[in-house]
Amino acid sequence: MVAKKVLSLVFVRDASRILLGLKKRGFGQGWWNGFGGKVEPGETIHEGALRELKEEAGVTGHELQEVGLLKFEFVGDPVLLEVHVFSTTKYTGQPSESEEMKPRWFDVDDLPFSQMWADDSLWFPLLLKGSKFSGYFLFKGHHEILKYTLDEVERLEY
Ligand SMILES: Nc1nc2c([nH]c(=O)n2[C@H]2C[C@H](O)[C@@H](COP(=O)(O)OP(=O)(O)OP(=O)(O)O)O2)c(=O)[nH]1
Repeated sequence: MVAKKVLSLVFVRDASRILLGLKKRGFGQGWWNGFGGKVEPGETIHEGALRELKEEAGVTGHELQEVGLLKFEFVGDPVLLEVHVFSTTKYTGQPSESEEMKPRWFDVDDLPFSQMWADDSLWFPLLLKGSKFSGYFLFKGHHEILKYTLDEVERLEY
C-alpha cells in the first residue's frame, strides 16, 4: 500500500511581490519556497496552512484561497505527497525569521527558480496569474523530474 502524506504550502503576495522563505533545515533545505508542512492530526488542511505560516514566517494569514493541488512521488519511496497550495494577499504581522525559514520578498519577475524545487518553474506562472492548478510529478532524487502532468482547472478535485 502507498502511504499518503498531506501537506500545506502557503504563498503571501502583494501587488508585485511574493513572500518566500529560505528553508534552513530538512526537506528542501537551501531552497526558497512558500511556507507550510505536514497537516497534524485534528486540524484541517486550512488550519495547518495558517499554523505553518505563523510558525515559519511570523505572519497571520487571512482569507487563504486554495489554488493548487500537487502530488509528488519519489522513485523508491512508497509515500505519496499531497501538497495543498494556498494563496492570499491578506496578512497581518511582519515577516520574521524562524528556526525553519528565512523570509524575503521577491519581485514576481525575478524569482530564484535555480534555488527552488524543479517543478516550481512549471506551475508558478499559473499561481501568479491567479489560476487554479492540479499536477503530478514523479521525481528521481530531489532534482530530476522523470514525468509529470499539470493542468489549469476550474475547481480543485480531491
Ligand atoms: N514549492 C514546492 N514545495 C514543495 C514541493 N514538495 C514539497 O513537499 N513541498 C512543500 C510542502 C511543504 O510546505 C514543505 C515540506 O514540508 P516539511 O517536510 O518541511 O514539513 P514540516 O514543516 O511539517 O516538517 P518538520 O517540522 O517535520 O521538519 O515543502 C515542491 O516540489 N515544490
